[in-house]
Amino acid sequence: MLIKHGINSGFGAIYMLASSPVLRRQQFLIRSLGDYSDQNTNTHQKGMQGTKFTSGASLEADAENVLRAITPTLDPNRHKGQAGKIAVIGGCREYTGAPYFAAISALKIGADLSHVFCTKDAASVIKSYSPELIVHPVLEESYSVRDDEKGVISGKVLAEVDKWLERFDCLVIGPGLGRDPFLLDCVSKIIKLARQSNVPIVIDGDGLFLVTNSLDLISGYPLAVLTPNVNEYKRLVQKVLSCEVNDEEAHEQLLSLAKRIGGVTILRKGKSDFISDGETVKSVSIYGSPRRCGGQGDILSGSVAVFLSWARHAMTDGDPSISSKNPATLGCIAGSALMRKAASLAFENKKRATLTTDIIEYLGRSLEDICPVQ
Ligand SMILES: NC(=O)C1=CN([C@@H]2O[C@H](COP(=O)(O)OP(=O)(O)OC[C@H]3O[C@@H](n4cnc5c(N)ncnc54)[C@H](O)[C@@H]3O)[C@@H](O)[C@H]2O)[C@@H](O)CC1
Ligand SMILES: Nc1ncnc2c1ncn2[C@@H]1O[C@H](COP(=O)(O)OP(=O)(O)OP(=O)(O)O)[C@@H](O)[C@H]1O
Ligand SMILES: [Mg+2]
Repeated sequence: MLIKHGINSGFGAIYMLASSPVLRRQQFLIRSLGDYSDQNTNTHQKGMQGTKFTSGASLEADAENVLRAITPTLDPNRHKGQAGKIAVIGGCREYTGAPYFAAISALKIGADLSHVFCTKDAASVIKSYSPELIVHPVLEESYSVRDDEKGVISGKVLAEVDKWLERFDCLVIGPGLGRDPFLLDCVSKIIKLARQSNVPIVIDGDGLFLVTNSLDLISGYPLAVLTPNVNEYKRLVQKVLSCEVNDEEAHEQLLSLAKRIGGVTILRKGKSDFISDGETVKSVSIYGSPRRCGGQGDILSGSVAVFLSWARHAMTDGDPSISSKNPATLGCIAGSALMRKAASLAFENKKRATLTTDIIEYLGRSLEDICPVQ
């Protein structure tokens, strides 16, 4: 009706319409369609052939099919490490829960090895939560380092991480990292090393504080994923786009943000999660829980790291259903859906008492429901 009226009303009206938010939004939706819509061959799981990754006219990703396409089968010929080796860079005096949640979630989903690089204070605490994690007490905060030692210590930290770096399929940088300037300076150097080695990175929590103030660290790196919550997203928008968050044009703004940073993938967390690599925008709204206990974002960052790695492997293995897709986007869609499903199952069971550790216990069942072991 609006469009018809505009067209019949002469050039002036058409011009006004072309600049109207309604038309801009329509044009944007049309541009966004097409992503995954060419997907009609998912050969990974029996019975899934002919399905599409999106529901056609919406931005909602067909997350369950993405999960099925990228999750590897459990093959007796595989050796330890082939299902994923993840490292979390995070954990300091204040925060030991966040790196633990991220690292243990990676294992619960199916990664083979999960490391944590944290400060000395945090290391024994994190080890005591779980014997499954490999914990490296290598990071240092300013309070434990004299000014004249900083150069040497920073070199040692880098050498320790560098020894391991190429073995990892993905790094998660930031859960419980804290904001100590010396520590963040060392982590900046770790990010540069990861980029040189083409290791994917998921940046969350205090890692986002770091990169928001030093965008060059990630700018133009397509293997970087940012997972901001409401506050982290606000800071990112203010810094990069020099404006406030605009929920009226949320998708367009996310798209411009990802584009402006240079092709990184952004997963904006919230009531629905929105994912953009600067080319397309997808949403994940399925499942979810009304509990907002701290730590759910940490589960998500560890999960995205695993799924991103699996998506890259599936592509290397030549899976035609995803060969032209961005593995970072697929990893975000899968991680978001799994986290939300586990949260909803935990909430069904524990209601107001639901905690992050309860949600972690449902990660395995959630994946099994969608993608059963054959
Ligand atoms: N158990 C733990 O060790 C945990 C540690 N965490 C770590 O804590 C550090 C800081 O992360 P934060 O998430 O607190 O940083 P933020 O900058 O997001 O939060 C700062 C403040 O904003 C408030 N806030 C958070 N979400 C909000 C929302 N949706 N609407 C309005 N206000 C909101 C918080 O209550 C907090 O006071 C990070 O290193 C993070 O990884 C968190 O991951 C939570 C769990
Ligand atoms: N209102 C909501 N309804 C449903 N799910 C939500 C809602 N808000 C966030 N989530 C989900 O919770 C997960 C974590 O998002 P959240 O915004 O809590 O991250 P965070 O603040 O970084 O968490 P953390 O406490 O670990 O730092 C995301 O996967 C998101 O989908
Ligand atoms: Mg967080």
